[in-house]
Amino acid sequence: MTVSDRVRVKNVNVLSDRHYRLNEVEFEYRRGNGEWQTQKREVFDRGHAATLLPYNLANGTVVLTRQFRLPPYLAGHDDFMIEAAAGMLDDETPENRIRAEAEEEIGYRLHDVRKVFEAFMSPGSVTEKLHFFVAEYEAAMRISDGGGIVEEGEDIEVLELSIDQALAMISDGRIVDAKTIMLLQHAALNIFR
Ligand SMILES: Nc1nc2c(ncn2[C@@H]2O[C@H](COP(=O)(O)OP(=O)(O)O[C@H]3O[C@H](CO)[C@@H](O)[C@H](O)[C@@H]3O)[C@@H](O)[C@H]2O)c(=O)[nH]1
Ligand SMILES: [Mg+2]
Repeated sequence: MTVSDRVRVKNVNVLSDRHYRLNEVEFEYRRGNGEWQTQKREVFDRGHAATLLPYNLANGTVVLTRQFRLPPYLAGHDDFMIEAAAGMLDDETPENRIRAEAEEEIGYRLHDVRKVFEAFMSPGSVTEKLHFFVAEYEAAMRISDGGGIVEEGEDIEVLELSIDQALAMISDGRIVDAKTIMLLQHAALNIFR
């Protein structure tokens, strides 16, 4: 059996198609007991993305970003977001995209980048799959201040923190971004042991 034996998409209604796309999808789903049921879901399609945690084992440090994010602000988060560097794939491979984002957002030209896992970040409503990377960095790999692309409204601060500081910021609520928490916990379990 594949899941497609249990799902029949009947209709896709485009609710919004500006920068990204919001679809209302009507489908039939065959329940565990064999009965077919009609359902509707709104699905936000903004493509896929990649994210990266640069780490320096000798110094015990990682590099993160700090930037304004409108959705958390509207949801009551009265602070900038501290996040791992990340970007939408925009038809690039995940590895090429994350290398480019590392240069644009944090100013590092990295050598080896390692894929550690992939994850759907909000599977009830968003199609996006995120590709997670880690990479060793050192000061000599810094080629610019980073900061992102001004024309796109990006205004990104670069933070170099000790892994212990970063982990403490998850506990005290200063880091509330899922991809960043996942990468820091991965690093604590597998890199800084
Ligand atoms: N005009 C316009 N521009 C937008 C809109 N949404 C995003 N953009 C622009 O699109 C660019 C996207 O930047 P990226 O660096 O490629 O992506 P990201 O926003 O960092 O996304 C990453 O982080 C998000 C927050 O954690 C994640 O949701 C996402 O998966 C990804 O990892 C930004 O420059 C932003 O200005 C929009 O609705 N309208
Ligand atoms: Mg970004």
